[in-house]
Amino acid sequence: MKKPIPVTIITGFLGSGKTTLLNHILTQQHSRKIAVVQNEFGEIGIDGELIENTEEDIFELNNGCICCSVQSDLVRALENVKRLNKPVDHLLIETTGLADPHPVAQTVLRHPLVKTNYMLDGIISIADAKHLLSDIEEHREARHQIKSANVVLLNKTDLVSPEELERAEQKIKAINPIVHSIYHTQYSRLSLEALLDLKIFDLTDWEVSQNRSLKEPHHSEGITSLSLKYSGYVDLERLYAWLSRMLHHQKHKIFRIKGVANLKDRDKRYVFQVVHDIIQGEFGKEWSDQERTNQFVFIGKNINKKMLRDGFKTCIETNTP
Ligand SMILES: Nc1nc2c(ncn2[C@@H]2O[C@H](COP(=O)(O)OP(=O)(O)OP(=O)(O)O)[C@@H](O)[C@H]2O)c(=O)[nH]1
Repeated sequence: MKKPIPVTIITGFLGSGKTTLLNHILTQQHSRKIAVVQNEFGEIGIDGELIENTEEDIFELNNGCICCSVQSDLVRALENVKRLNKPVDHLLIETTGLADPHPVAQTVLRHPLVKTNYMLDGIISIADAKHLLSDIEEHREARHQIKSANVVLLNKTDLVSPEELERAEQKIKAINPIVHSIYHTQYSRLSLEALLDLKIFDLTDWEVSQNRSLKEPHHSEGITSLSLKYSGYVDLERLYAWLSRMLHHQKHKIFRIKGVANLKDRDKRYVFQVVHDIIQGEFGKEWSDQERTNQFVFIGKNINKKMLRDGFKTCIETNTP
C-alpha cells in the first residue's frame, strides 16, 4: 500500500498572506513534488492568476467555502490528486479567508475516501498582525482559524509596532494555548523546515482543544462576494480614485478586494489587492497569448452589488487599443 500523502492546511483571515505563503513555498528550492488545492470564496478564481509559474498541479475550487458548501468538491479534488499519474510528496490546501479549518481537517482525518490516502501534517494559520485584533473581534471565522492552528505565522510585522505585535501574540496564545509555534514573518517568509513535514499533529489534543460541534454555523450571516469580469482595459487613475472614495464610505462593509486588470499598452497583468483600507497594486505575470480581461472579486457584508458594478464599470475603457 502507498504511503499516505502529508497534508498541510493553510488558513487565515481574508488578505492575511495565504497566497503569498503558497508562492513562497512553491518557489523555494526543494525536491518535494507538491500538489495544491486552492479554494476561493468568489465565483472567479483570482488566486490561480497570482500563483507564480511553477510546475505544481493546482486544483481550484471556487464559489464557496470547502468548510461547508463545497466540501464534497474537496473530497473529489483529493481523489483527483491521488489519481495523478505521478508521485505527490505533499499536498497544500489553501482555504478561503472565511473558512473554518476544523471541518476541512475533519474531512482529511475522517472521510472514508480520504483518510487512508492522506495524513494531516499540520494546520498553519496566517494572522495579519495589523488587523488580527479587530478581525477576531468582528469575525468568528478569524477566531476559529487561530484556535484550530498548530502553527501561526504572525505576518505583516512591517506594519506594526513591537507593542502591537506583542498584543497580537498574546491574543493568539489566549485563544489557542496549545499552539505549537508562533513565528513573526514578513510576506509569509519562513524556512520550509518550519512549515512542512512537521509531524506535530496530535489528534487527541487537537480534538479536545477544539471542543465545538461541527454543526455550529461556520460563517457570519450576510457575507457575500461579487465577481466582475469585463473586457477592455482599466484606467488606473480612475480605478484608484474610485476605490479610495468607495472604501472611505464602505470601509465596514468591504473586507477584501482582489483583481487582475488589463492596462493599455502593457504586457503584464496589473494585480490589485485591497485588505481593509490598504490598497496595493503591482505588475504580475505576462498575459502571453491568454485572453486579456479585467477580473475583480469583492467580499464583504451586505455589499451593495449594483453600486460596485456601476462604479467599477466607470473605470473600464471598452474601445480596446
Ligand atoms: N505589508 C505587507 N503586506 C503583505 C505581507 N504579506 C502579504 N502582504 C500583502 O497582503 C495582500 C494579501 O496577501 P495574500 O497573500 O493575497 O492574502 P490571502 O490571505 O491569500 O488573501 P485571501 O485569499 O483573499 O484571503 C497582498 O497585497 C500581499 O502582497 C507583509 O508581510 N507585509
